[in-house]
Amino acid sequence: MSATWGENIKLTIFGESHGPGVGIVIDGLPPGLQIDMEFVRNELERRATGKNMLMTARKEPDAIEIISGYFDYHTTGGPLSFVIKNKDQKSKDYSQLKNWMRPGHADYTGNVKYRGFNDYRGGGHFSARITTPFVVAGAIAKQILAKENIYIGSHIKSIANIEDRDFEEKDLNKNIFGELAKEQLCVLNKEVANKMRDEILQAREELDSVGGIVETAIINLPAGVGEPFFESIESKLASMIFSVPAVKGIEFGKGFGITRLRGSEANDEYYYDKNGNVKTKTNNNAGILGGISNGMPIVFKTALKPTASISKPQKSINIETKKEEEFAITGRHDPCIVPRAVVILESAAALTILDMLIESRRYNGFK
Ligand SMILES: Cc1cc2nc3c(=O)[nH]c(=O)nc-3n(C[C@H](O)[C@H](O)[C@H](O)COP(=O)(O)O)c2cc1C
Ligand SMILES: C=C(O[C@@H]1CC(C(=O)O)=C[C@@H](OP(=O)(O)O)[C@H]1O)C(=O)O
Repeated sequence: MSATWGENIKLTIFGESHGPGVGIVIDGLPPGLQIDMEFVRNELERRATGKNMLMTARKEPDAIEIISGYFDYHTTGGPLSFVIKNKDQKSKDYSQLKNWMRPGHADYTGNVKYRGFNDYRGGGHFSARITTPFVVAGAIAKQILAKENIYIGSHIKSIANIEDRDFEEKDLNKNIFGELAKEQLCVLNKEVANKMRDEILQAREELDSVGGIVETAIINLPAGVGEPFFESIESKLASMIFSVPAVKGIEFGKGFGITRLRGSEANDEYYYDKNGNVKTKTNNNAGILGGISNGMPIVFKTALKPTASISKPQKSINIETKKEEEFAITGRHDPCIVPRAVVILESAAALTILDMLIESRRYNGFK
């Protein structure tokens, strides 16, 4: 198992969905950092459960208990650690899932890997519950990045076949990111929000689920960040984003679509803006060339699958009887993961970019 991540900012996450709680240890934060707890709580609220029909009915208060590394409203420089207690587990929902392997979830793979010792209740360590402390860490990373004028924002690009438009240059500023963050269905074209809502509710009504795509942008990252060959911005971001449960794809800039362009269309032509800053006229390469930032926004799309746990009867294997059995999952599940995943993906981006920015400063320090 690998629950530890990072080179400069190091995280260790722990906990299970139906255990006593989840938490994180963050190593490498500078001392003297004042954490804006209201911002942290707002970010947690964007991920929170049990608020309406678009999400799981499990209602978790997500109260943060700081254990170490914070004194007199400042980071001490020691490991910052905290726990978030689980309060609303209903493990009875999982009694039949001990042996019946949910299609699309990690029950079977987890059972094989951990020889049946894994806590399967609520998905155990595979559950999105573990992303709660991760979002707290992301909120702290965002605050450090904001001091450098670096901001991260997202919108829901699609739910099933309902599409929002792509980010355009005019959208890439912190005020729009702030506005988007207030909405559960955060879209640029306001007209699609209701259609997305209907799509999710319809899937729920039909005992099913839907997936979708989130588009994320990182603005004002200076040129020169990234550690080729193996620690390019794309490889580091992709690795972290793929750690988020239910992620099935990531696409930078034009992504797979760039294959349909000619070189003359795909190339992002450079120019000097009126302040003498280097810019590109288009941003098909998502602000990354050779794995290094070029100063343009880093823009990527993340694909999230439809929630695995659905109430529609499905066939799967029972590892005790060794037979195929049909089963309808009861319990409280998200009919769509996408709205709650937005802030998790931003947190993943914030932590990765912060870690890489520190690395880049360290390297330049020896020039
Ligand atoms: C915010 C969020 C909420 C999720 N909610 C559920 C859920 O209610 N039910 C479920 O079966 N899976 C849910 N998932 C997805 C599972 O955690 C995930 O599919 C599972 O751990 C297997 O991992 P994989 O899909 O990446 O292979 C959620 C994921 C995220 C990011
Ligand atoms: C608790 C959270 O979401 C859970 C994520 C999840 C999963 O399989 O990922 C399954 C559900 O768990 P349970 O069956 O225990 O209600 C969700 O409610 C959370 O995100 O905080």
